[in-house]
Amino acid sequence: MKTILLPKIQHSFQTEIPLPSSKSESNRALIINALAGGKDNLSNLAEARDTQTMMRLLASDDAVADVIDAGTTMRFLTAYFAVTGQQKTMTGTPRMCERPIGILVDALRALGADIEYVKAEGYPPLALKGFNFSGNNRLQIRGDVSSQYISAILMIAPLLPEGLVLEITGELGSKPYIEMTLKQMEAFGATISRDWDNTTLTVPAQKYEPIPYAIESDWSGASYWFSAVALSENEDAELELLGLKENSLQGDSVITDIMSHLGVKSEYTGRGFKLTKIPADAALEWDFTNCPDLAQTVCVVAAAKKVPLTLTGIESLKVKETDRIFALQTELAKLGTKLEEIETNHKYLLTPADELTAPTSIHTYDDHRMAMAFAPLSLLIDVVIEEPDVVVKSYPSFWKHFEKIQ
Ligand SMILES: O=C(O)C1=C[C@@H](OP(=O)(O)O)[C@@H](O)[C@H](O)C1
Ligand SMILES: C=C(OP(=O)(O)O)C(=O)O
Repeated sequence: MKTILLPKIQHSFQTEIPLPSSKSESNRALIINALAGGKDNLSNLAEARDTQTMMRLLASDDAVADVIDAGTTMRFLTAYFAVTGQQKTMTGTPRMCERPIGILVDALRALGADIEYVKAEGYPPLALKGFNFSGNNRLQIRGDVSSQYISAILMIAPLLPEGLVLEITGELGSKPYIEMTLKQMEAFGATISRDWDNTTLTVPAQKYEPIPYAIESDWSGASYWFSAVALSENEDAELELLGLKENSLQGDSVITDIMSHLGVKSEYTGRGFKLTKIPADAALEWDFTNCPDLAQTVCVVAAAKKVPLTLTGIESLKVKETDRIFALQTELAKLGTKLEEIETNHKYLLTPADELTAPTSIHTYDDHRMAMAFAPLSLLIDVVIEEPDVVVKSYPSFWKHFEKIQ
């Protein structure tokens, strides 16, 4: 097993982090640009493996599309290949084949896609066999498992002969990712009407325009640098995160608000955000429904700073790269921290230990965010991270950037 030892960082840091681009924005831009018939119009595309995989599969004539472990790539490409009538087998890692996709398949079938499950009903691999428009221009879709199904359907909706009226039913999670999809569609010339009171989105049949489009830096990746400042024992620790926009398409920009309670002040500098230290609150309660990818970052900081944390809206964590709730419970226990479900309505309580015990080593469960969320613990104690290369999924240069604060 490969590991990386992060010895306790003794000194202060004042430096810049050239953040990578957002894989979420990149993967949407790639699909919409392909549907617009655009060529080399996109700039600052993510180095993330999820995005590199999307680019490779969009350019490939192979009958098998292996997305590895990229959720957006699986969901967005399934809709794209289905509606453009391409016959493909969609597959991925064993974990990808455990992540549900039935809601998206049902929606695509209702529009006219011929899709078969190769193994288990409701899960990849999928065999896409062609598309014959059903005449349907209204669909209902559940919003409580993954917003990626909704984004996938929305992006292909302008191509449907009669457009689409999409009604989202049940609880809606990760809503900012749906707004991101709609705003990127609009950037490429699409007109959409939103009726959020009735969770109904109307997309007329129309053509996207191929336009030059630049991707912004990744706020989810930025969160680990907020952690580093929060956990530094030096009051003058300072980081400038380059490339972040003040008005971002990414819901994870809410990390500025969350971390203002956990000891980090952030100010826009015109070229990114400068982070400095401030006192943390005594306790924190946060609903992660709109920002599930931040939960691991925030749990580790709360545990290390001994801030009791109440979490809601983390149910979707169970169907991501790993069962992130189990992974967090197991690894936080190594620090003496408890993470327990306290009510049947999915409320969790994180209770930090009085003294932070040094973990033997942090298991990362094939999950990039486990590695990156636990790395900043090395501001306080020695940490060993198992399989550190998992970070390539979203942030291949993470360890190179981490050296800047070591
Ligand atoms: O649309 C996107 O780019 C994403 C949506 C979220 O997934 P869910 O909608 O499944 O919560 C998020 O966790 C994922 O990292 C990226
Ligand atoms: C959940 C994630 O990605 P995906 O669902 O696209 O695999 C993530 O990057 O944290």
